[in-house]
Amino acid sequence: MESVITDFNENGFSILHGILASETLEAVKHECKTLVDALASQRQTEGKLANMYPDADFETRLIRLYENYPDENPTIFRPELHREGFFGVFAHSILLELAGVILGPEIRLYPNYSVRPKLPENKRTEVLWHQDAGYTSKEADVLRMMNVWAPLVPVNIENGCMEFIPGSHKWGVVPHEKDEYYLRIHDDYIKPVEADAVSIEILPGDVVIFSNLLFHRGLPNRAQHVRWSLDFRYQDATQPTLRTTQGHLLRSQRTPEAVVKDAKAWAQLEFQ
Ligand SMILES: O=C(O)CCC(=O)C(=O)O
Ligand SMILES: [Fe+2]
Repeated sequence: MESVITDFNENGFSILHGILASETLEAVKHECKTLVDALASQRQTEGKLANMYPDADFETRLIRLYENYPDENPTIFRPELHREGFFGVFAHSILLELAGVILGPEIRLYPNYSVRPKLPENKRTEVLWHQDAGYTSKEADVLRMMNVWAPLVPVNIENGCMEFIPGSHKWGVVPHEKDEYYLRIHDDYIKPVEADAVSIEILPGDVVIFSNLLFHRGLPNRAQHVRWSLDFRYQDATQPTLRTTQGHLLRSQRTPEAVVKDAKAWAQLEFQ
């Protein structure tokens, strides 16, 4: 625990190996498969799919479903995540324990939680160098956050793992520019440090926690399968979100009755 916090504070990130139990991961994957099933049915109804590929595996089915329509594949699921199987990861005891040490006793799930199916060779899934705070506002450097990123398949340089610039969380929010699909840190700030990037090659069950100020990107997927991952953020709930959405309270001494109490309650809520 101590070295995790030291790494987080010093480098802006820390990798925790094997903390998600296989049941927790399976529950998440089960929900993702349900989302893919729903998309298959929808596309068939729209007349865009002759074969639903019911037997294709988790890592490739989404590619099959969209092979004739490369610009229509989903790149992110958000409102769809209010399903029971996702709660075990969002409210994971080790993660909330760590968030408690880093952020204090009032913890919200920040209104930015996603599952990303990163399809191969798809520009719309190549997340450029950015700080998450850069997507919120210049004032977002005051937000006390702990970001979490967890792969659902083994991730590496080939299939689009994350890359981090260690220590960059100490530099405040730097200017971002709008690229085609994503914001991108201005060249003056990223070029001098890009060679310091470390690739976060990890396995399902591992998670990496990182600062919302850390310079990071998600590499393009050049493999033949979908790079599935989950990312979410905890915030000190005594602060404003600086967004129009408020997230959901997951731990609280002040108002314990307001905490999302279990998977069923989670599934009844909405993305907000
Ligand atoms: O998954 C990716 O490729 C990028 C994710 C990201 O930027 C994040 O989790 O903050
Ligand atoms: Fe990010």
